Amino acid sequence: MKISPVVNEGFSQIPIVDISALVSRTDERHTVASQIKQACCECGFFYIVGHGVDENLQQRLELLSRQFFAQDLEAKLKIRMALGGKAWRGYFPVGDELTSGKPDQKEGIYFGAELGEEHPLVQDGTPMHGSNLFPANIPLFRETVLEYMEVMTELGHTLMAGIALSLGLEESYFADRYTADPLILFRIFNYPPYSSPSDSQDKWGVGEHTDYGILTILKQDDSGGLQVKSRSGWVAASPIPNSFVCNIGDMLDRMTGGLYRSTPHRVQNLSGRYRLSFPFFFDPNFNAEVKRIELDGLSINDDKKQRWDGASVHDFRGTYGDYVLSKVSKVFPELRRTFVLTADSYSREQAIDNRQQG
Ligand SMILES: O=C(O)CCC(=O)C(=O)O
Ligand SMILES: [Fe+2]
Repeated sequence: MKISPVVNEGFSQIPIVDISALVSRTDERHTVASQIKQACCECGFFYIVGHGVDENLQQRLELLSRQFFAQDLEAKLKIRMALGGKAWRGYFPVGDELTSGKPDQKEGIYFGAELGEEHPLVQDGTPMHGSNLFPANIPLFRETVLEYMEVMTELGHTLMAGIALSLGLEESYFADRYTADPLILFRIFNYPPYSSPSDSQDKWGVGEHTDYGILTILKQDDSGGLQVKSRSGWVAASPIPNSFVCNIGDMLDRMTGGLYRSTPHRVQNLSGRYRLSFPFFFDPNFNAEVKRIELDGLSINDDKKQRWDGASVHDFRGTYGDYVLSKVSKVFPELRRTFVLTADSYSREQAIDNRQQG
């Protein structure tokens, strides 16, 4: 299929795609794929409805999360990230996570695919792989998070089939190369309200950034606050009941030579209440080398100069693991010692950084 690059004049709203035909695998999924293509080219973000994820499961997850964050700090620190080690799991308090060097106004818990000691990647000591930390005092928290991750992983595979179709590729294109055994990361964030409107000046729940992997599927509560960068300004990704917000990460931007853009976004919670969000990251296998897809008529459309980090997603060499570790060490500087500053990954991190700055 011939793909012509789209000149991005800026978007003023985020499209909504009903993916029910993709979920049920009927012929109409080709129409869904073309809607996905348009959304990915013009915006890099889209809402999905008709996804079939059980609303009761989502409500349970939200309720248990509120229960967790309502506890005092001491109780939450029982599952602090320092106890998760290399697997990069557990709770972090407000101010511990940085975006572009500045502390974010949020607390949260990091999860990932639940892998036992016997898993080969855990045995190899691969960072970001291992078992989760769950609060022992909140019944059904563990079961609910694990069930949610399983359902969302399935949804990730479904969406990747749609994204492959949207690029004129066979439906299994990504699964065959990158996501048969995806790197799954899942986070629950709690954004506190500001103490006064003036307190919000230049303070972000999450500062401007792009996501690192292939696809993010975000559940948000009804507070609002997520903003997406368009050429014409920041566009609110306001909550739509029973939808998820999907966005393209750096690796799909890289694979498509910039046709599908990993769009910068940020969060500021001005609702006056606590805001919960649940980003689910469906990413390439840690050891996969992410390559350009040969799409007819496509030249690299690099946005290095306008990007939040001034880096090009097209330049680096290495595996997805190399890429993600180089980013993570900036988000959680104190974790560098735990898993990034091992001799060989550190030198790879430097190599990536040097290339991105060069
Ligand atoms: O909380 C949100 O709405 C977005 C979070 C986000 O952008 C991220 O975790 O990458
Ligand atoms: Fe993000």
